[in-house]
Amino acid sequence: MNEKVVPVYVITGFLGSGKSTLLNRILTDAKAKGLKPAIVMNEVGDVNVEGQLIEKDIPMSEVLGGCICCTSRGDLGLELVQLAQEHEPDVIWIESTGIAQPLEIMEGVTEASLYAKLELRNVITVVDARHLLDRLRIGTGKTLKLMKEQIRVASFIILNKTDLVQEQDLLELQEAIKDLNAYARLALTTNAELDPDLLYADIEHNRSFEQEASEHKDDEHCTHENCSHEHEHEHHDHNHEHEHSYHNHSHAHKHGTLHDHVNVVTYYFKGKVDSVVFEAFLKQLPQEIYRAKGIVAFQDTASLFLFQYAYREIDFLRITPQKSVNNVAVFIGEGFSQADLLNQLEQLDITN
Ligand SMILES: Nc1nc2c(ncn2[C@@H]2O[C@H](COP(=O)(O)OP(=O)(O)OP(=O)(O)O)[C@@H](O)[C@H]2O)c(=O)[nH]1
Repeated sequence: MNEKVVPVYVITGFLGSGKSTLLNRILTDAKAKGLKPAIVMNEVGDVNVEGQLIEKDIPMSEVLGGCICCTSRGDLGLELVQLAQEHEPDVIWIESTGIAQPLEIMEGVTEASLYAKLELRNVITVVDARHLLDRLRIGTGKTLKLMKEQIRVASFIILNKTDLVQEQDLLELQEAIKDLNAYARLALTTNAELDPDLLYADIEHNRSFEQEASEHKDDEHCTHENCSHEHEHEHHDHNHEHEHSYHNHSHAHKHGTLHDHVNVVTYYFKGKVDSVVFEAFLKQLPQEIYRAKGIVAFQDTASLFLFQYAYREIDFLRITPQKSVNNVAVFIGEGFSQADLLNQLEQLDITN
């Protein structure tokens, strides 16, 4: 059995804020340093799009189909213990879904540390500058509440996507963040560009995580005692060949947290798509869909592309996966018509 204590780092932050971008940087850096990392990735959907692109030799656990904080806290503990014992990594990174309540994840890690030598070191919260600014100006809402909670529990805050806001907005954002959490370190970034050593550095924290947790006990986050999630899983034509299948999740939650009415639609492409038509399709997505990502094959090129849609920004990245991947798209949002979306996707999907 491994005798060394494995440090655990949690990356949290709202959907599309830049968590995977940060994790990729951390993994590249770890490789250069000869460190052996292991990762836990959590997605609200049943597919881990970015996970398919992680290098094969990095031990990875996936907690899918829900968010760690409510449905699968126990699973998180088990995954951590297993990763630590089987792979003896130097460090474990947990990337949580953008709608996770971070305190619950921290409790999951703490539970796991009873069974394996694990130690929660840092909670790193990635913030989308423009999205937070818009939410602060609106001043209410579940998304803002969750963003604030993610900021409060952090020991390190990365204010990302600074390229999308004005200089004076950055000052306003920094003040708002300091008001919520004066103890955390704060870094301003574009594309989560920062020296990962900063994240590993032990942080002098005036308050312990436990203290933080007890201060927020009254917040609306789910615990095993009061959490009752009704998960409706509607599976349409879902087959294991992933030929042409889709399904959706509706998360219903008693406490009126962000999990209310969060819909996830997953669509497996059966063919290729026209790149121009696909980009136009992304541009006209209803505002109720706040995040989409996936892997697509375009008719006019042999390459595969990772596409990203996060808070109105669209991004395509040519990819060369090391292993076989599914051509799949995941859409996350609230109160949008799943039938309309699926109809549009079917029309785009040209079988050759
Ligand atoms: N303009 C801009 N785009 C960025 C920046 N950082 C990340 N992005 C893009 O934002 C999109 C979402 O980034 P991710 O790293 O996948 O976000 P995430 O937090 O992992 O997303 P979820 O896993 O869905 O919660 C991608 O297209 C990134 O390339 C930034 O600083 N500026």
